[in-house]
Amino acid sequence: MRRLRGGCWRSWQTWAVPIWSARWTACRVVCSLPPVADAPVTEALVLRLVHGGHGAAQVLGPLDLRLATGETVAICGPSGVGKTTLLRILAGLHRDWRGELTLPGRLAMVFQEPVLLPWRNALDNITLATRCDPASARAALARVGLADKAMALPGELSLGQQRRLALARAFAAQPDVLLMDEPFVSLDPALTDDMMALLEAERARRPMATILVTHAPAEAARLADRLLRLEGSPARFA
Ligand SMILES: Nc1ncnc2c1ncn2[C@@H]1O[C@H](COP(=O)(O)OP(=O)(O)OP(=O)(O)O)[C@@H](O)[C@H]1O
Repeated sequence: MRRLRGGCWRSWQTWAVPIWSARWTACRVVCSLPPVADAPVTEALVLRLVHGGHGAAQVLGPLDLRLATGETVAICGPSGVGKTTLLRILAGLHRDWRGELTLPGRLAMVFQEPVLLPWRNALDNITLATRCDPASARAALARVGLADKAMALPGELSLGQQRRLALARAFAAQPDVLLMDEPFVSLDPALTDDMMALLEAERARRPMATILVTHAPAEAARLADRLLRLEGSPARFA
C-alpha cells in the first residue's frame, strides 16, 4: 500500500475473508496522486464512506472510520441501523456503496453464525477457506481447543465447537484486521467467556486490529479500546 498526498490513498489489497466460498482477492484504486515519501503507516484500516445502502435506501453515511494497528473498536447501535452492512462493506461483500477504503493487510470475518462447509471436516473448513497448510490449520484448531476434532464434520460438533472452529478459521488466515459480527450472540455466559478468552489469547499472540459489532456493553468493555455508536437514518457515528 502507498500513502498519497492530499489525504487520498491507493491500495492494492489482498483480503482473506474466510467464508465458506473461499478466500478472495480484490484490488481497489481509489486515487492516483504522487506518493508521500516514507510516510509511516500506522492505520490498519481507513474508510471514508459517502454512501452505503441497499438499492434506493441509503442506510449509512457519510462517516469515517479509522483503525490503528492492533486496536479493537466495538460498534453498537439499534437493530437495523446498518452495523452488518458496514462490516460487509469493509469485507468486500457488499457493493452498494461510495467512498474510499484502504486496507493494507489481510482481513478475516467472523459471522453471527459459524457459516461452515457441512460436508467437509474441520481441517478442510480451515484449509479451503484460508489456503493455509494443514499444519497451520491444526495449530489453529489446537489454539481453540479442537485439536482432537480435525476430522469431524461440522454436524458432529456442538454449536460451541462450531463457533470455535469459525474462530480458528479466522485466526488461521492470520488477519491484520478481524471483523466480528455479534460473534457471541445466543451463547451461554460460560461459552461467551471462553470465546472472549480465545480472542484475547490470539491478540496477545499476534496483534490484529479488530472491529466487534455487539449489543452487549460487557463485551465492549472487556475487549474494546473504543466504543462507537451508529445512530440515525442514514446512520453515522454519534
Ligand atoms: N439484502 C438487503 N436488501 C435490502 N435491505 C436490506 C438488506 N439487508 C439489510 N437491509 C436493510 O438495511 C438496514 C441495515 O441492516 P443491517 O443488517 O446492516 O442492520 P444491523 O444494524 O446489523 O441490525 P441487527 O443489529 O438487527 O443485526 C436494515 O433496515 C435492513 O432492513
